[in-house]
Amino acid sequence: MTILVRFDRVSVAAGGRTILRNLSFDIREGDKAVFRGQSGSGKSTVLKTLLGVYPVTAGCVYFSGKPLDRDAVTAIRACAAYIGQEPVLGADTVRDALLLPFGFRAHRGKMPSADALAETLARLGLAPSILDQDCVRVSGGEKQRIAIARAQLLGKRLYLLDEVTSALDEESKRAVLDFFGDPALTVLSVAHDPAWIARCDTVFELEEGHLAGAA
Ligand SMILES: Nc1ncnc2c1ncn2[C@@H]1O[C@H](COP(=O)(O)OP(=O)(O)OP(=O)(O)O)[C@@H](O)[C@H]1O
Repeated sequence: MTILVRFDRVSVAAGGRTILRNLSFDIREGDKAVFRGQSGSGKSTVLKTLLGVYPVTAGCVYFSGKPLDRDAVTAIRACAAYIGQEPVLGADTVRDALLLPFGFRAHRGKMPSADALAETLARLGLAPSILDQDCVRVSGGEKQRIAIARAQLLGKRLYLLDEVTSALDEESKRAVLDFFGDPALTVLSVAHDPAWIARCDTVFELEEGHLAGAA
């Protein structure tokens, strides 16, 4: 399988401090990788570095074989979805939030059908009635799954996931785990949840910004 993401001896700084140190790993297309480690060990920073949020101060990040310059960051943002712990849905109702990007020029003409909406929600353990709910009333775990549904409708293939199962009951969690079992999706995640970690094929242990182990 093609290497999609490569960190080659990468260091990253923020706020005048080095946060990631000499970090090297490869992610192949279809991989499900998880970063574990204590709070503050740099897990979220790995995901955000790929989105160009933090400057790389040493080493190189590659995406599809190309160094992470401005064009590569644009390419990543086009194909990747970052789902944090409290995604911003950016609309009044869940339906509007799901359909919002399809009003943009880049996605015009790709408006999903009502059936596609219902099917995507169902795959993530969400009832169709959630479409008419106000976004301010949905829970954190529902917001994350709505953001995942939106990414799926947009055809995203690379998912950067920050603790997406931590707020879920068992049934919803199973739906999310099955969703990401799709071999076409590449996943870089941060998680403490044993059920999530058990489904990942690579587990990276971070310790104070460096890689302490991989299994
Ligand atoms: N913009 C920033 N400026 C200064 N320090 C930052 C910045 N962003 C992150 N940090 C620091 O970098 C370290 C790693 O942060 P990061 O959020 O990656 O950790 P984490 O392992 O994901 O933690 P948690 O499990 O608590 O979410 C922390 O000490 C954090 O305070």
